[in-house]
Amino acid sequence: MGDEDWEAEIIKPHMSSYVPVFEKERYSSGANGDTFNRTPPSSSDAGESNKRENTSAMGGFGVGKSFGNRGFSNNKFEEGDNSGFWRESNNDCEDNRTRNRGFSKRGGYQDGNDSEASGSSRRGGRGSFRGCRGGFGLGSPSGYRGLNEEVVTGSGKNSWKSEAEGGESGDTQGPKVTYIPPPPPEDEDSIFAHYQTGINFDKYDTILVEVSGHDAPPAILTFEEANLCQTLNNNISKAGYTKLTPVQKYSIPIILAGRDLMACAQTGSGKTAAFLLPILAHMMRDGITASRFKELQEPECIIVAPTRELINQIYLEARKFSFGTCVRAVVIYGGTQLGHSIRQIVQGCNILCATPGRLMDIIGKEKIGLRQVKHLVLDEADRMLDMGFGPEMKKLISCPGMPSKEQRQTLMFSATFPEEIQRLAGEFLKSNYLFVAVGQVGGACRDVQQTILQVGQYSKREKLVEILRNIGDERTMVFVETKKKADFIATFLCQEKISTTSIHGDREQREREQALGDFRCGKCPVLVATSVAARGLDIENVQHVINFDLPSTIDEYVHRIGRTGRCGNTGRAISFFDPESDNHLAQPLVKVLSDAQQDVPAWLEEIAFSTYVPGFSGSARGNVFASVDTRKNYQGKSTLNTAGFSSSQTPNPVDDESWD
Ligand SMILES: Nc1ncnc2c1ncn2[C@@H]1O[C@H](COP(=O)(O)OP(=O)(O)OP(=O)(O)O)[C@@H](O)[C@H]1O
Repeated sequence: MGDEDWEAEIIKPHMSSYVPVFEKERYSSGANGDTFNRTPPSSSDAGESNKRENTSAMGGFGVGKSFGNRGFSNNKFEEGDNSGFWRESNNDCEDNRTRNRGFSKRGGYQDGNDSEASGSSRRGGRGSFRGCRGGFGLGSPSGYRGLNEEVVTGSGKNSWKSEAEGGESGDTQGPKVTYIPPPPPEDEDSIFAHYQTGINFDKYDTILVEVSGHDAPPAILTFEEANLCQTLNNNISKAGYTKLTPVQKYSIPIILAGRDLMACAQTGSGKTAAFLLPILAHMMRDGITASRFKELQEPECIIVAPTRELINQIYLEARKFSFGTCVRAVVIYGGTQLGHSIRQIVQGCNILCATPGRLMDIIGKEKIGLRQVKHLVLDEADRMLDMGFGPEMKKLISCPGMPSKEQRQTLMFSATFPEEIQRLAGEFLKSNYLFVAVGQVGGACRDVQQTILQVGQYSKREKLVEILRNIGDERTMVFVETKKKADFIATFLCQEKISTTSIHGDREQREREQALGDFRCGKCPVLVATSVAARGLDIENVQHVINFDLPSTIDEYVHRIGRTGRCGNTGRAISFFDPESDNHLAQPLVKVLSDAQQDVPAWLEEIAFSTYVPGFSGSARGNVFASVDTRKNYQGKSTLNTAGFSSSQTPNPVDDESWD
């Protein structure tokens, strides 16, 4: 559905006059029923709220175009600005905050002096072209805006900014970000809280693993073989880990041996621990001393990830595994008060978990020195190296003080690794890096039962409600392609009395965290999300993923459906395929479904066949899936199952042919 269609839908009078039952606490309908009056904010969040209220002026739900940027908080409407819908793109533009930054004033990276400017309520400046569906839009005279990021050309230079990141390096005119995230619980039970591995956890052992590159150390089969110190072993067992997952079996010894690594393994299969544990083991072996209060901190490890919620999750894992050691992990991310980030850092920092924008801000403010960096981790590495974040990552590795790739260990993890990204990664990694592929690179998790339904745009909402009613209270993530649609669908579901919240890049960070919290605890069993929640998030008991809109790329699809079926648990993914807009995905979908041994609907095969592209080998992103390691002429490649047997001993179920 194009933007126009949604706009038309949204201004329908019947929509505007309805106040969902559980919205009534804080909102009352205006006299004519088309206005939500916000109750006064509590003093604690007044700072955050004021800026919205200043710009909202009645909000006018259902009046003209003013629905556009309204926040949707805890099932309550909050008024954004009145800029209405952006007609020019149907993208999931996660960050309108970046739109109004002073690109005319600055070309290229900003030094962070105005980092606290967030400006979700400062939108406008539509100068930047918003590229369609994440494609490579270079050549646009006015810049490019991809799926989750913004690029505009300022003074002859490209300036890149992550959308998911939130644009903290934004313009000086934006209001200050005052949000200070609540500290995570300190008690041991909360730190080590975990969910159970599922019935298919042991099946991980049958997945084929391919290691390429020279002199790979052998895989380990048990945690004991890793020879970690007692405190780490205690933490591993308190976390409920008794058995290694395949990516851990291979990655841990590689990282312990000091090698660079690019690792690709299915969603939910334990990649986070696969890098955290050996990094912590290195630190402990090196006799790391507690870092103390200092104005300039020099962490030994930097971990970057593309979204705030994901980096926070990684931080919590780092805190868990370093429990009882002198290693101090710190997390910094956009949408929070910069002063808070600085205060966290100056108290001591061995492992810095950061989103790219905030990291560069802090480096610019000389709170972080890079000379001691021994380990650099890019989680969701393909995302970190693509057009959205790639330039910032390049800046990071060329920052003064950052050890050269020969002097540091660089680790990259993801469930997907397109070929061209693998090539880019070479710049970051030593030439003898190892590549670990668990199962099919870019393949979907087999524990997710995938269903593709042909649903036209005008039938989607009805179908969604039907499915959600059948699902009942089971936790479900509903993915849509744009922020405004996320708001719209969340509102619609609330009106249908389905308790729903939403997460996307236009929401204040406080709201994003609240939404995730409400979803995690089951208060709102439905979370409507854009791509900002597609990667990495590990939420217990997500039984269903619904792609209300299919994403623009097959990799994104793989990540989205990977929010369910994690750690050996089973899950279900239902995707609405609209032949009007999704035909380009038919071929890669058929490939992903059949590789994951799922039923492929005949109609989808027909569409795939009729849209057949000669030479196609799997992807809608204009490139091809990597079969494994794109370094074609490597030696020392070995294909093993996770018990360490050669592939010649076990039939290889993976058809590699069409992937090259
Ligand atoms: N060896 C293990 N035993 C038990 N649970 C594990 C083990 N390794 C990881 N887990 C748990 O499995 C879940 C998924 O792990 P994690 O989030 O690291 O997956 P991932 O591979 O990074 O997924 P994604 O590709 O979606 O980012 C987490 O809850 C984690 O604590």
